[in-house]
Amino acid sequence: MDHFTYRDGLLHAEDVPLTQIAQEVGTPVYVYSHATLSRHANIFRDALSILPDARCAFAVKANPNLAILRVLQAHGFGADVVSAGEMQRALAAGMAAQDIVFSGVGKTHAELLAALDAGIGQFNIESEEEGLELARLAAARGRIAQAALRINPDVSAGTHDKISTGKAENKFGVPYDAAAEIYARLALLPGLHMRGLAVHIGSQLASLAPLEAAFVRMGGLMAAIRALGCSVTHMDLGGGIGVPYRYGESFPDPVDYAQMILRVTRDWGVTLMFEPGRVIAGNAGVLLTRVIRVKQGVVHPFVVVDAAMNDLARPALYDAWHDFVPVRAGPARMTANIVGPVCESSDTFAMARDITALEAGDLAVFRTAGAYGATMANTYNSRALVPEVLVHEDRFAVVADRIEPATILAAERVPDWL
Ligand SMILES: Cc1ncc(COP(=O)(O)O)c(C=O)c1O
Ligand SMILES: N[C@@H](CCCC[NH3+])C(=O)O
Repeated sequence: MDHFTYRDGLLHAEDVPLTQIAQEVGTPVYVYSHATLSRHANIFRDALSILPDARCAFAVKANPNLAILRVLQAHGFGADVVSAGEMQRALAAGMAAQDIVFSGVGKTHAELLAALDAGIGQFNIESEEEGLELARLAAARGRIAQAALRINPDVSAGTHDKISTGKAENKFGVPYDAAAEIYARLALLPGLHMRGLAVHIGSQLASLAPLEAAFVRMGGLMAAIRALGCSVTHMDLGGGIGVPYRYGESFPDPVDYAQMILRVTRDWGVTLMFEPGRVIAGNAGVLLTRVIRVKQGVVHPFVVVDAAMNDLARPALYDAWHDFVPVRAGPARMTANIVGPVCESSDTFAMARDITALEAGDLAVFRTAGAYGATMANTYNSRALVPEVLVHEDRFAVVADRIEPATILAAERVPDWL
């Protein structure tokens, strides 16, 4: 359930008609609902409250907007970050360094140092090489880095290949069979305190079964590591729960997720950590766009909107479906291809989609754009970066300005030797 609903035939974000945002901020624009974000954060946390000791770190990559992070910080979330930039955002949003987990296969020397100096809560080490480097840097700084070893459990997540992270051929984590010995070797290093394991098998998971299979394997590995005499006090179970992108689709419920985890981890005796992204932010945002024109096609007309693949990359990257609904409801229907203005055929949001009939000037939204939406935007075709708006009841605020191509141009230099 979200807070983008029709009242008197007009789509609202909470109590604000989207026509008002389009008029005052322009389009395309990302619109987030505080109430939905807050609702999803509460549902997730409440579901996990059946676990004896669980901590949540929002996956910042899903939506790094400062205002969004601030809301989640107020709901007790820490942050799962994958770059120094994301770490700075989490800190700027008021998240405690202790509540930050740093994941990623390619943390640079500079990023490891910055995270050590910030005193973050946990490094999720993705290779023995990274562990050795971190230990060396921490020892040289007179620090002890708290660390977990990310495992590649070789479990198929049953999601799109490009967002699958837990198969042996994926770059993430260390191979399951080598993990216990790597852990034991890293645990001997000064500068590192190996405290646990981490796993994340992929995103937009439609079923709990692959997660359960991965967690069961993690339990076995934890026992093997303890049998080597090493301590394991923390288990980071990642994120990955999917959300409905099409009206009526059903996806795993956080309550069932928590019950499955309780069942699997009952005698682990550890602090459990979670890194949800999409399930918290996905349905809390829409991309509001205006129809530029409707162009005749050979089979179906093209509804050309002012949002494009540079603003919302998911359809072009993963053939992802986003429901597309008009701001002003109407009875007439049409079958159309929905496309943006970018000079690529992949700038197609939908083909042969049955939608409410639209004409030039009409407003519409792509739903479920609160996660992996604005954060993946770019300036291809020298298009502006889309602004972002947060709605709270009858108020709204621009929480990220539109960045015009002229600003980017001003940052570029032509060397004087040209
Ligand atoms: C390490 C890690 N943690 C958490 C997430 C968040 O995943 P999701 O948004 O599917 O919950 C991701 C993204 O897949 C990830 O790579
Ligand atoms: N960007 C992807 C999710 C990637 C998750 C990060 N590991 C998507 O939009 O679905």
